[in-house]
Amino acid sequence: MIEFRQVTKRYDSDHTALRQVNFALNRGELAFLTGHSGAGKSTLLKLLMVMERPSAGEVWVGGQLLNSLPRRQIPYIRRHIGVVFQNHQLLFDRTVFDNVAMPLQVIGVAPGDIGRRVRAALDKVGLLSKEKMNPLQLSGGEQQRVGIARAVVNKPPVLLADEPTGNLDPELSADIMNLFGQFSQVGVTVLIASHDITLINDMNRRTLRLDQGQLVADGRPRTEANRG
Ligand SMILES: Nc1ncnc2c1ncn2[C@@H]1O[C@H](COP(=O)(O)OP(=O)(O)OP(=O)(O)O)[C@@H](O)[C@H]1O
Repeated sequence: MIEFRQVTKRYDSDHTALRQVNFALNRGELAFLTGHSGAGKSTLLKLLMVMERPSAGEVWVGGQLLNSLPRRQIPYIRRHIGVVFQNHQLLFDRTVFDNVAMPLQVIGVAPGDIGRRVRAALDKVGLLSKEKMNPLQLSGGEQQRVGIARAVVNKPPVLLADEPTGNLDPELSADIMNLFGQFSQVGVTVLIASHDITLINDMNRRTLRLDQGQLVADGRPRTEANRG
């Protein structure tokens, strides 16, 4: 579903953010992306969202090569990729329902279908009863779940998350991770960028570790630790 082949990203002549990165994630696979600050995590996610283009190598999503994708097709690709941010990026002058409905309105889904799809997404994240509330009335963990509902309302085959638990305590972080796990079980490919080593070790899922733009480890952290 996602594949990087020998991907290098240079922002300028003496700044290489990613160096010859290779990995593939299958449909329904869940993986973490970790590494020190500046290691290249955000750059890797931006290449998947076509916010940046690789300097060399190939980035594939759902059988489509993104390198040469014409500009006009970028919105179409982005519909296939749900994104969850650390700070939720919710609009606080709208209800929970309206926040989740936004991606559907943008692509012109019939109003009659919007209600059904928004409620299905809110149901998945356990917030069906809060649709009329303002996000400001919700806890941090609930706000993050609204962000997740908005990311999946379109049923994207790929879900990317950039530090999705950065502001949450360990228990809420575990809840959010379980939610991601449930999406992967129904076939969504999930990639989660995170600094949270404790969480990553606890989850013990496939983890891609970047160090100065190079992919230096790819495996389950506990197994990796065993390998020394
Ligand atoms: N637009 C840009 N122009 C020039 N250099 C950039 C740009 N974006 C990122 N970089 C550089 O590329 C490298 C990788 O940055 P990136 O943001 O991908 O790292 P990161 O692992 O996401 O870090 P953090 O965890 O701090 O967000 C860094 O050295 C950064 O300074």
